[in-house]
Amino acid sequence: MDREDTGAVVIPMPEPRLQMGAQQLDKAAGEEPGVFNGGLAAAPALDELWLDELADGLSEHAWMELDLAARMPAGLLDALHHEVSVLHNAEAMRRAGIGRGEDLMKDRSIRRDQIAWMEGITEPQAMLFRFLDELMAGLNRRLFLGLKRYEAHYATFEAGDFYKRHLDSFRGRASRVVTLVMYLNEGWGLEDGGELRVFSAEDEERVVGLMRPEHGKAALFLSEEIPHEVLPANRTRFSIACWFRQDEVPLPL
Ligand SMILES: O=C(O)CCC(=O)C(=O)O
Ligand SMILES: [Fe+2]
Repeated sequence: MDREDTGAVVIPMPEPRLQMGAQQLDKAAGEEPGVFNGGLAAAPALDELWLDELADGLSEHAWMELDLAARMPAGLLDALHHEVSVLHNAEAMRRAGIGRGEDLMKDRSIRRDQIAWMEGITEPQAMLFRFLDELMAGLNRRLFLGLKRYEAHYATFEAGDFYKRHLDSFRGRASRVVTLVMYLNEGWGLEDGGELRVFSAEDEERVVGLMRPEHGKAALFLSEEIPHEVLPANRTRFSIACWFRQDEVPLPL
């Protein structure tokens, strides 16, 4: 099993290349009125019954598939998709690593995606963060996980890219506790590959799920329990990975 991946950055700091991407974004937003300028719809409060389902899914199976399209403000997923594609085209994403700090390794035999940490500054990111705040509070009320904060990044897998089987967190370290991966790809067919393969918490050889990274779909799972992998994509695949954490500040190594 591979080491926890933190992408090295735990508290997102301004990232020059991300800022460059943000400038490109502003430009793109100006050039394409309607994407952002139309304004995003106000966020509906998260449905309590839906939060109950999430909490049950996590406590009974340690993972579940979600359909976020109807749960998020109208237009938000499209705005996020637009943002990541602009960042990608501006080459503002960087190779993801494994491990943290000085141990950060960019081992291309394990993972090949590119990432950009989110800072919640742009309108779509701010709206996503409000959604994540509510989700975290809803899970805390039900599962007493003591989730305190989250970190999130965009990820791009280009054709041929993959991420071999791993856990998102070391067992017992209680840093990353719940993982949410949101997919942003319209019309993702079987021929496009890039599925998330989910393994049993008890037996890491047993496949318990295979998810196509289709726009609006998401995977929710316990970071320390569920081994998973991303199969090679056959075309560019966009997603957002988010981790809810129990620690207030990053743990010293
Ligand atoms: O994109 C996915 O489906 C999963 C990504 C992942 O496992 C990770 O970033 O840790
Ligand atoms: Fe992962």
